[in-house]
Amino acid sequence: MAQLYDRVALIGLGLIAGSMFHAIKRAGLAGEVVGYARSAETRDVAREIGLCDRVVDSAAEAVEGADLVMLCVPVGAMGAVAAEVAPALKQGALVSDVGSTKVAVIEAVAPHLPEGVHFIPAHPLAGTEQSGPRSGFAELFDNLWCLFTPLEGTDPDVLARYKSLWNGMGANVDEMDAPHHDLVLAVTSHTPHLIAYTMVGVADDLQRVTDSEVVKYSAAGFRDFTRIAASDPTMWRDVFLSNKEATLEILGRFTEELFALQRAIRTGDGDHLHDYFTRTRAVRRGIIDAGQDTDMPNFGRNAK
Ligand SMILES: NC(=O)c1ccc[n+]([C@@H]2O[C@H](COP(=O)([O-])OP(=O)(O)OC[C@H]3O[C@@H](n4cnc5c(N)ncnc54)[C@H](O)[C@@H]3O)[C@@H](O)[C@H]2O)c1
Ligand SMILES: O=C(O)C(=O)C[C@]1(C(=O)O)C=C[C@@H](O)C=C1
Repeated sequence: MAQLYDRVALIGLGLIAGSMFHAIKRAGLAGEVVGYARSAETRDVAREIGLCDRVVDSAAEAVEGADLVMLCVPVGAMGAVAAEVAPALKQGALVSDVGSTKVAVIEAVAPHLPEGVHFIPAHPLAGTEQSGPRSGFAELFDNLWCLFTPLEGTDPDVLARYKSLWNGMGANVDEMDAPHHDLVLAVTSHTPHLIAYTMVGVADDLQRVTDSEVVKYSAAGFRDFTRIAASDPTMWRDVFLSNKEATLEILGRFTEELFALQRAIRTGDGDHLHDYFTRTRAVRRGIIDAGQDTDMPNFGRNAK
């Protein structure tokens, strides 16, 4: 594929930035990729493993002359990083982010960006429970979605080129508005993570009671929960604090359904349980029919 940007700057060198670097290189999408992370230790690791063509010691230096600046830090740090890079941004540059929430990131980033700089918020629906500079890999985005939440008046040429970048990295791109994104992701990603964290927390409490049998005999379903609950604590703290309303709304609905199931178990209402599980089974079949099945190369690839 053709080169789309002369210079790309990656700010924050973790799972997503690392995967972007490898995917950009795989397809030759950029002339040079410059990287910066806040911690000197991360920058040293990045240099050691050849993550980025050049790793520099300040965010401002990283964005100098860059055509595309990717903010790949936890969502709670996006505003501060945008403020740090703003004075050094090139006129005409595109700034984007990969944050898991969109309304809060737009509110935090947009006010810092100078006139003549474009901003297209994005969210790749791709990840693992791993984090840090060693965790990225080129195939992460293959056949998965990247959601854009463009602001009104976004330049169509800038948008088209940026879409080509994500396509070149293997992803399919779709667009929606930011509040809708946050509600959808509260259902499909944020609340499920909170439930996994809770279930593993409960098991950890019981571990002491059951003399480690919880770990020894952990069944497949619970093992999937532990993978999710091993995700980065800083990232997920920020996700919940920045998508508060939508997550609380979905959690409220979740609790109501849970109480109804609890009641059905207590009262021996087998029909309720059977009907409910029949309905949820159909959701899984719908996902498989939509092509998101387990034969896809990167579906559930990290479930160990
Ligand atoms: N992990 C996932 O599954 C996933 C998926 C899609 C989107 N995201 C989003 O992508 C972003 C990055 O997530 P990740 O999984 O790559 O995280 P990560 O923890 O692997 O990497 C984050 C990097 O940002 C650096 N960093 C933190 N604060 C910084 C600051 N103030 N200035 C400069 N660097 C800073 C960290 O040192 C680290 O190198 C987050 O906003 C997250 O919500 C994550
Ligand atoms: O596979 C995983 O580990 C993930 O949880 C990835 C996942 C998700 O919920 O699907 C997590 C957060 C992101 O913002 C996008 C993707």
